Amino acid sequence: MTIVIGVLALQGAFIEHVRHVERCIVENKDQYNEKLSVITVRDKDQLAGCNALVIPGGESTTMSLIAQRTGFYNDLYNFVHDPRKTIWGTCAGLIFLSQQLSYEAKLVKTLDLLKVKVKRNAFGRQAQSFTETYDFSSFIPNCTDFPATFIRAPVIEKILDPKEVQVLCKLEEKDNSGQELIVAAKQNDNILVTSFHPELAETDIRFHDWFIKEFVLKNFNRYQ
Ligand SMILES: NC(=O)CC[C@H](N)C(=O)O
Repeated sequence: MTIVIGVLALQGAFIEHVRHVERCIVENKDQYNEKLSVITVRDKDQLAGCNALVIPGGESTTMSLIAQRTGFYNDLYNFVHDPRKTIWGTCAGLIFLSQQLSYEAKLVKTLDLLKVKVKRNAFGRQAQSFTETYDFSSFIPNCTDFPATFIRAPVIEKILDPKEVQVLCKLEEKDNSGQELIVAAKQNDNILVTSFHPELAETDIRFHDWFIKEFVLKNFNRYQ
């Protein structure tokens, strides 16, 4: 039995996720009890073979539009709402998964899964993109120095259901109106979202390795 991790490849930075998962499989396979593989996903047949799905960064408006126009939206919707599946959304992926957007909500038909309110482009335009080293050791063991890249990144402004959604990381600063800037969260034990891009951390696969161990493998075994 091989556990298949799909990376949604309609648009955006999907190759980087595929490469990071591939590296995890090659470098850490002795630490995984199950056999893993990674594929790109563009249609419902490819999706049907997946245990997990990574929705990459890119442009959430475009991603949603392509999904609707190709007739793929409903399959994606059903997949992400199935608790046996493991989901990770980065940046535009986070937006696409969320239940509420704080403005321009009509521009993105989301998958209505993640019980949060999200603000798109919370740090400003492309020119305000940045990479900063953060301490994620409160949820990834020993990961005190991970380079997190934010590109026209969203933030979670509000958790709509605190019973299901747990904050993993919020920035020390607040925005102009005193709102907290939540940049990583999980919903139940099978859905992870980050507003930054761990797949752009060149050769650093710690975040992906943690996702595989904590989310993909545990969720798979939960339903065995
Ligand atoms: N890097 C990204 O994924 C940017 C997300 C983009 N600002 C959006 O709204 O979809």
